[in-house]
Amino acid sequence: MTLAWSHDFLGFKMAALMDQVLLEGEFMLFPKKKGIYKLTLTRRGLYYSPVSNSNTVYEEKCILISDIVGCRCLEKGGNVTLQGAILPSSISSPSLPTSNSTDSNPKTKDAKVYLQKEPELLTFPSNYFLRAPDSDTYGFVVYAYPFKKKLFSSKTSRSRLVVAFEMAHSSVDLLEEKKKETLKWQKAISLLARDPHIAKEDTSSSVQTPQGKLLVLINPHSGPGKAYTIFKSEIVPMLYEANIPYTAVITDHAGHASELMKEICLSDWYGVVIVSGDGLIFETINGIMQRDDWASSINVPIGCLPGGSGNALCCSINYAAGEPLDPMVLHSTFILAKHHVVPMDLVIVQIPNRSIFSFLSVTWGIMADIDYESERYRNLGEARFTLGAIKRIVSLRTYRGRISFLPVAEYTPNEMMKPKKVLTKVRRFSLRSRSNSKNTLDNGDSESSPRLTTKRSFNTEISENGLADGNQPCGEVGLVGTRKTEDGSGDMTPNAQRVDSDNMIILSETQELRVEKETYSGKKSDFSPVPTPLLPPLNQDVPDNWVQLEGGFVLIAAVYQTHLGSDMLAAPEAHLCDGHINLMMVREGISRNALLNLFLSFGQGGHVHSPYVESVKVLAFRLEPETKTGNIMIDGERFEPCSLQAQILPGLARVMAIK
Ligand SMILES: Nc1ncnc2c1ncn2[C@@H]1O[C@H](COP(=O)(O)OP(=O)(O)OP(=O)(O)O)[C@@H](O)[C@H]1O
Repeated sequence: MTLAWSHDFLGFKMAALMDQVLLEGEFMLFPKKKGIYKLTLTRRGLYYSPVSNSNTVYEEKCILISDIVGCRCLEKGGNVTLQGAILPSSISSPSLPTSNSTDSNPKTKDAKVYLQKEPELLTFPSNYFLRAPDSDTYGFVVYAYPFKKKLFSSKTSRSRLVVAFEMAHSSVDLLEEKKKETLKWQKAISLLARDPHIAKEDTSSSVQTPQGKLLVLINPHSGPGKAYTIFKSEIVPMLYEANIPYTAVITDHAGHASELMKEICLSDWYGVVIVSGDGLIFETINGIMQRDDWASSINVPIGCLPGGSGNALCCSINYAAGEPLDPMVLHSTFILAKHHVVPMDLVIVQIPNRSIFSFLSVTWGIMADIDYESERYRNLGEARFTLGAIKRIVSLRTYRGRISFLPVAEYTPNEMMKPKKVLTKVRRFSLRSRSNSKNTLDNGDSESSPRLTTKRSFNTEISENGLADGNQPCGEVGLVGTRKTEDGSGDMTPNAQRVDSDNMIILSETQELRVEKETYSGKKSDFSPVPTPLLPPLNQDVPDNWVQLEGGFVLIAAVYQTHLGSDMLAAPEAHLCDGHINLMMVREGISRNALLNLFLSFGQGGHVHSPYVESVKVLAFRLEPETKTGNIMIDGERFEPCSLQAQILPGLARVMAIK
């Protein structure tokens, strides 16, 4: 009862806070200038209605703060000229200045030289952003994107709304006062648009958000090759509206983003925004992770705007924010304009002689083949996957191999998809805690103790070669099976996961894999590899408490984002930072018809209920393909079929998203 009351009370307080009047004033609508309007600004919205001398009651209009991307003072002038991108020499105009850098390191030189070039200039008509006829007109322009019902559809999507207000003559007469008053409104609306909970006194401060510039990287060849056109026509205007400064660079060649990430001073930038498909995001993350200072550099917020054919991360970010996927560019740019910096899981994938940092998926079997083989139809955009799927289903293959994994909760094999001829070896987990392990923090009798956990940071178990001694931690980290409550009396609900305020993923009361931010950060002058305590060396057996399945498969997919494409809701339960990998397996024996239906149900995530799909949440896995034909795709990048293993790195990266 008390709880309900306090909850209601909090809700009431929050509602009162949202309705608290922050500013009030009188303005005219620009450019109509008819009549005076009373304006009221609260954290919920900007309300305006005509001031009437008669008894006529006018409807009050409201622009919701949650729909506003920015607010600018009415500026004098005609057309608006904004910065486009720095073009690579291969497609640049002759006006690009050449470098006079004296840096002797060719790599550093390239990166610096590139950022010294002048961007292309873009011109927008004056009526697009609303401009004042003279410098004595004071007012502000609000740029918002409220939801509107789509024509001939039950769906809604955001659409642009520009409303400008000019200071009413009567309200403030002195020019300087008018200027000050206008600035006050412009600042307050801009700040509220970024954070509606900002303190009232801060709405008049000079705080600028986001602080610093964005580095925007555009791949001119991604998807149907329209990334730069999209940037110029749709993204640049909204960045201007939201007052977000940026420098945009068009990539010159494959690997260019990675080179830039390795060489530039990342602290010069507020964040890095990718206008491309997932390939350039992959390059960016892996470029950062090759730096000596990866531990601090990976904190740079990464934004993504769709320019490719799949745009899986963009889809996942939109989905997590509750924003529509269509039209993608509009909604993704809206998120970027209003973003918060949110932690995102990465997965380290070890293949022989190399570690790769993945943010999306590892696929093998038919999904990987469709992804790779449909590359040649990239001009079709997203439709390339449908065409590729039909082709692959017609000539269906089985892929033989072994998958081993460390599940989050107890694994129950899918009986229906276990054909008799397939050997399925299931290793059960041991609840035995390795009390002799040097990593065990608990002492005493672990077997009977309800505390079976080890709290330790990632960098405590690295062996000399940078890989963990897999036998040590796996007995304690990610224990599965019957788990005991604090008093040792009964089962705990599996997957009792939460993210605490320090961005530590806590798997459950008795099963903890803590990734403490300080473990990654700290000033490191020399390169130290990312610790992987859950993974044994690739050439050694997996620990006893992993599950192993072997035989024929049609697909194996490890997915850590919701989407693998706009019509592929691959892991509906996934979240940007939930600390686990969704492992999906379809074993051999599925008919073409059933497989086709499975692919058709991917769009809405219906495949997870299919009896042919085994879904397991895991912390780590190892894939050992026996079939050497086909492809392994990591975040859409192709690799030869080879043994690989992977482990989740909870919340290691930062993305610009909305929780
Ligand atoms: N200027 C360039 N010329 C040629 N290739 C480039 C250039 N810039 C980037 N690339 C490469 O293009 C590849 C494909 O890019 P990306 O994945 O972004 O687009 P996509 O494949 O169309 O999209 P998606 O991954 O969403 O299907 C990347 O691997 C990247 O390294």
